[in-house]
Amino acid sequence: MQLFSGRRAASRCLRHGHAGPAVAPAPAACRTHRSNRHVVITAASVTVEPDIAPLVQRWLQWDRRGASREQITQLVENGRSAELRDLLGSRLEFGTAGLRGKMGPGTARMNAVVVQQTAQGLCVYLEDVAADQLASGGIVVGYDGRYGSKEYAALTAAVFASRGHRVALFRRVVPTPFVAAGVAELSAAAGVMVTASHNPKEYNGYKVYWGNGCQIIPPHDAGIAAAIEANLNLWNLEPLLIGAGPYEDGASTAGLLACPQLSDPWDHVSAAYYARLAALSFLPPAAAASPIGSTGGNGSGSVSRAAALGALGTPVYTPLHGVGAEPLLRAFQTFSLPEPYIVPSQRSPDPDFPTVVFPNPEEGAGTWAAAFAAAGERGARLVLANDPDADRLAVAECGPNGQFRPFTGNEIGALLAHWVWTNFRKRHPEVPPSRCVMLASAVSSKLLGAMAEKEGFKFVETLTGFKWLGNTAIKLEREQGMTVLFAFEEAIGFMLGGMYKDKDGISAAAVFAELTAHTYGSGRTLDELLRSLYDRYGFFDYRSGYFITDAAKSRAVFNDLRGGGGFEGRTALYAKEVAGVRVASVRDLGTGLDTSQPDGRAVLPWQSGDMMITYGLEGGATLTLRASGTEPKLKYYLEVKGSDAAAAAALADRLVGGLAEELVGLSRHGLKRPAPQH
Ligand SMILES: O=P([O-])(O)O[C@H]1O[C@H](COP(=O)(O)O)[C@@H](O)[C@H](O)[C@H]1O
Ligand SMILES: [Mg+2]
Repeated sequence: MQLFSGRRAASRCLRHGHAGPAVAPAPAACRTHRSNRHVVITAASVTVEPDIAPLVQRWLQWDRRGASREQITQLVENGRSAELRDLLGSRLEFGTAGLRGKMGPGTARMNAVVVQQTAQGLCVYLEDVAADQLASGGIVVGYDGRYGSKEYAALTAAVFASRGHRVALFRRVVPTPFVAAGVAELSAAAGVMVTASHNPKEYNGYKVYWGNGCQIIPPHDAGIAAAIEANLNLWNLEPLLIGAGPYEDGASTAGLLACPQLSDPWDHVSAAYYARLAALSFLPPAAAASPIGSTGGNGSGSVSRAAALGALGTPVYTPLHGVGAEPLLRAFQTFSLPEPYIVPSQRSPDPDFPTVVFPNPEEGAGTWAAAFAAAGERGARLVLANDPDADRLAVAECGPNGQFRPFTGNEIGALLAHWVWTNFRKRHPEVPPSRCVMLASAVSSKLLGAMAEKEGFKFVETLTGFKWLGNTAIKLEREQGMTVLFAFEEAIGFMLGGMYKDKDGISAAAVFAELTAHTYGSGRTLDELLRSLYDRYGFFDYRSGYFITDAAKSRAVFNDLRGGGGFEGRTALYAKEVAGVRVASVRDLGTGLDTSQPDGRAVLPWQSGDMMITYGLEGGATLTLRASGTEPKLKYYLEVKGSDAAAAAALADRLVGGLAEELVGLSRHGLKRPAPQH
């Protein structure tokens, strides 16, 4: 077929974006350009499938960028329907952490058009359902150091300013938690953080916060998505963004920055943030007469501040080319902790993440290499890392053999929970334990549940993602008057009660450094403290990992896991055993089935087609398979609870060995194991 021939064709040159009638003779390279103003691409050899043509046409009406238009027109000229369908056949959706995707042209990628459309949808939705709060508090916008982030933030700000709304736009890169803080401190109607967190450099993303300071959950995600679809035509943002429009190359933000509705919330928000943080310091001040007491049943007596800080020494810290360095230094000052040594090669924001394959401290040795080298040279015992938007915290300790041992998110969570609980009890003996609550995601270790049972506080589980943890924490506070002390997820995300309702790698780092100082000051290692927690609360052998996939493959895997029969959720269709271990119960959050519940229905919120299945196995094992909402990964999470560490490890080994081929069908579905990191 011919694409865009005759009267249906756009009146602009598709490749160059200039108006058709005014077009000068086409450059020689523009093979498809025609002098007839109604015919823009007519090469008889161009064949794209019929459903693609209108998508291309629509996209090229929006996109004004030469390079990005060029990519689309090239694909059209070469008849690459499959690639065009991949770029234009769907729209980026709100997942675990807002929009996240590779940058590039098309509605299924992150780019200026998609960002402007998203901001327009968000703006109209807020005008509709939160008009008063929008009028009084406006919106907060922040960005990280990735390619595109600053521009996408400016675009978002311009969309709101163009409708007369107040916009608190940070004028420098900020950690994600500062946007959550900004929404709370300014009583804003919403917040936007432009970041793709720890994803590779080709990605960007868009985290959206509701007026309660948490990332959006249903029904707002669906409401905003519908408002986006209803407001796809790009608003004229001149003169806020000058150039011929924000979505054209070389736009200027001078008009935006001079706009009276615009403010920089940095001073106000950072002052409030560090004031809250100061209240989480538990080591006694230097001048205090009495030292802090033991850390509970496993403690080893009192520790003076001087002894604690002396034992801590100088920790090593890396922000992994992200935004964490300056905020972390101020957090350590707030706690009067020694200034950490910051890995110089990874200190400043760098969108290329040049020294790491993955800017994700969960990804193993490669990501830690520079920090461990620095710590080894300097004799540091504690190494801390944030992910690039500084909402996650990773920790490693130098063992007696001189080797660094990174702790898992569950282990860091257990140590922080213990520290918070012990100190809260001392400070607030008047609050009954039953009025206190800690939260974890459903795929995190159940050690926190065991701690809660023994200590008498409440434990609440949520779906994966801090959007769920934060919103549930708010509900518990507002509706039940509970005191939320701590929330965590295995994906190295931690939220301390008293801060804001999102994970925060900066406050967690300062609190963890104090915890470490106290532990070292009392003559123990973090590893020993952790083992004492297992002795007290029970042993949990936890393993997690992932396979590389894509959306279609993941759907095929889950279809098979459900017995190939779609989403009926009939018990009979699920696996009966894994690696010879009997399946005792199944919970499927894509069908609402939970055979462990008396009524057979899942307690956690579920949605048809969601890709998360949990198997309860004989021998105290729980295995969850889940499609990531932020990366092309199919994740597994396995935990074996048992009093005998060796037996638990043997069962965990056996299940990990069996799950890839037997349960997931790795080879059959064409999924891949991640390359080992060195
Ligand atoms: O990437 P971040 O640091 O924003 O973190 C985001 O993604 C993580 C992984 O999600 P998934 O397993 O769906 O990939 C979530 O656990 C986290 O709550 C969310 O904020
Ligand atoms: Mg992050």
